[in-house]
Amino acid sequence: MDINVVNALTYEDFVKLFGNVVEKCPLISAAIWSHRPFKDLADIEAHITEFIIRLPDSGKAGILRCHPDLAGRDLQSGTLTRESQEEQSRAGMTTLDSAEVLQMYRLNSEYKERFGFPFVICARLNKKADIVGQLSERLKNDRAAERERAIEEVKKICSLRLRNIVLSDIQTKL
Ligand SMILES: NC(=O)N[C@H]1NC(=O)NC1=O
Repeated sequence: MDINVVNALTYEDFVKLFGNVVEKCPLISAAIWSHRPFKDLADIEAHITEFIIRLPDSGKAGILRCHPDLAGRDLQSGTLTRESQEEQSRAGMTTLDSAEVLQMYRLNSEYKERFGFPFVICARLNKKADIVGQLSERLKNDRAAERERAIEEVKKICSLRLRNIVLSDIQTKL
């Protein structure tokens, strides 16, 4: 992907292309469009990260709340975003048996009850067993530490989604 092509995009096309690099948060790509021209993809990622870390705690929690549960209602009803569907599928979340779905439901519910936002982990970097293990483990964190931990996962998801966009033909996405 040629960065000059990206830098020439209108904000409408930029948001269309990068709008879901942070799940259901097109506001972030709409905001960082102002920083053009970008040097390269790493520069785009750095602006996204900067935007996120400058948010107040409520904004960070808001980003987390835009994420669907892993193996949750959206997956069951087929309403995940294309990116999330692919990530959850790769992590084995689409082929859980009914006992595993119930286990995920219980752990996700307990987590949301405790923290007020959903459990977020970069599904592409974790297998099913790691996800269940992390979910149980992170339930022990305090709220502030866990919010930051989850935001680190959002950054990883974002980084991989950005890379995916570079690898695919930019024109087919517009
Ligand atoms: N809840 C949660 O972690 N959701 C996600 N993780 C990921 O890699 N894609 C998602 O949608």
